[in-house]
Amino acid sequence: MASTTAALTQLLAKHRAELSARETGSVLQISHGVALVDGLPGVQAMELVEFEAGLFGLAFDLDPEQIGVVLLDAGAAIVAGSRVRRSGRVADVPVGTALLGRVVNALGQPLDEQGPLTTCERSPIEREAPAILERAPVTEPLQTGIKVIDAAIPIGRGQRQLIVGDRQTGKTAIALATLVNQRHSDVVCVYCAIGQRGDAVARAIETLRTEQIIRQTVVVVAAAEDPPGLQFITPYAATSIAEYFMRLGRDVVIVYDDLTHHALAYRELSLLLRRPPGREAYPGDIFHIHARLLERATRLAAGGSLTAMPIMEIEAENLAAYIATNLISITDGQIYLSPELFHKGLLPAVDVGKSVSRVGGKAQLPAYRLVAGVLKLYYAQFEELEMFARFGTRLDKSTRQILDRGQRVREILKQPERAALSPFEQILVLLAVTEGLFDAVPLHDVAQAELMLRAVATRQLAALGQRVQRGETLTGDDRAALLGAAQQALATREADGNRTNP
Ligand SMILES: Nc1ncnc2c1ncn2[C@@H]1O[C@H](COP(=O)(O)OP(=O)(O)OP(=O)(O)O)[C@@H](O)[C@H]1O
Repeated sequence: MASTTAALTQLLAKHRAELSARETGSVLQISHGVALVDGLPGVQAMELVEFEAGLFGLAFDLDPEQIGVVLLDAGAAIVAGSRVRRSGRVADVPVGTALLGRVVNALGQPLDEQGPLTTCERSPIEREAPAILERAPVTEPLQTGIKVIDAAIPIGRGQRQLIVGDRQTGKTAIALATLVNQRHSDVVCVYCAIGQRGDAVARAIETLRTEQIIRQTVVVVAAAEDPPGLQFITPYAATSIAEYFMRLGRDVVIVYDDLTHHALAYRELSLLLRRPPGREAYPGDIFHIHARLLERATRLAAGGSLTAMPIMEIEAENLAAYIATNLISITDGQIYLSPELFHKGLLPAVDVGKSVSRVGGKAQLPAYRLVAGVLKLYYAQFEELEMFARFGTRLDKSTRQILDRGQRVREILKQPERAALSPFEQILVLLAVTEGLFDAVPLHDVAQAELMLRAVATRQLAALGQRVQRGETLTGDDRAALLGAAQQALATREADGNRTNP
């Protein structure tokens, strides 16, 4: 007892009471999502400020007379004259492995039913992008499991690949398929939903759960009904969460679904803050806000990478729209989804001609060399000829053959949602179709024949499959083995078909 008292006395003797001064101000004016405040002369840019009811905002515009604060909570309780005080800290977000499997908002508040977060590390939501010397070239592939993307528009780890298309063309489906395909790797996934409808976000989370990828995924959400300030900071916060894993040396992929809503939220804030509007009423720094976000994606020389897949919705296939052209110029390539292909049922509706990957080719597994170049060339040739053939021109034999084979290539490139193929399976079927092994298969039978081919050849050539996966280059003999197995499998199928339908 005596020793406890002595210890407490000692502790009290050391204690020095200190007064800490906190600047407080008051709200001059409040409108949807934005408040004008005075009396916070020392406030920093992007500092969190706290209103009376425990609501938070971000100091955004630092004018000498007044501070423009964007609200991060619905501000019904804030009125003109409400007190506001500085928090002394720049907006930050909890980071750490405890976030895996969780659904949070940009402030790190859990939105799922799994209780509070058990992480104490925090990271500012806005961070400098890695310096040039910290970066390494993109050399490793990020497999999506989607034939047309992995073969013709490959994505590398650390790349920024835009997914762009009209509404309802399957943009989210491609992004989610890419995340789901990381299930058997140790890639960390971050799905960042910005301004989406609640049911669309719930569906995406459900997919991540049922496909069992959620335990290596962090979901960061700002719903359509959230204040524009919260929507604006969400992708930055999600990137900080992703960067934490990258700095640990992990490969990370982040999906921003979508940056159209992000740009709209920023335009709304800027107009409310009376910043001068520019083209399409967007403020002048709209390019910069996306560039500084996407610059944070990279591959680090010390190990670890962050691959960014921003999604952008356009209207009436207008790829030359303002935000779309900005994003196209910032990213390392784009996957363009065409509504016309979508309505024809050619899913995924990737328009190979308008899609490009500027760095992915160097990261693609070497075995794809057997098919990638031929596929693109063949497809371009076929599409051009198909257009002419529509005019009813009489066709010679070789043109007819290109058209027939092209139709089969297109049929092979169809792929149901989340029916991922391994690189070996992709190379096998693409090689078989471009080499004409499917020419004799009726169009309506192509999908069935493909399934059979994959099942048989994967079993027969298991060792070759492992070599593809290890990143080995395939030789002429390997190519012959692939074609031989494919030919045999398709011939057996045809013979079986003839026996059942004499
Ligand atoms: N490869 C596919 N096979 C079959 N259905 C698909 C495929 N890809 C997408 N779909 C379907 O197309 C519909 C639209 O897809 P999705 O929601 O991904 O499009 P989106 O462009 O992200 O839409 P939004 O504009 O609403 O964000 C969904 O019902 C989805 O299931």
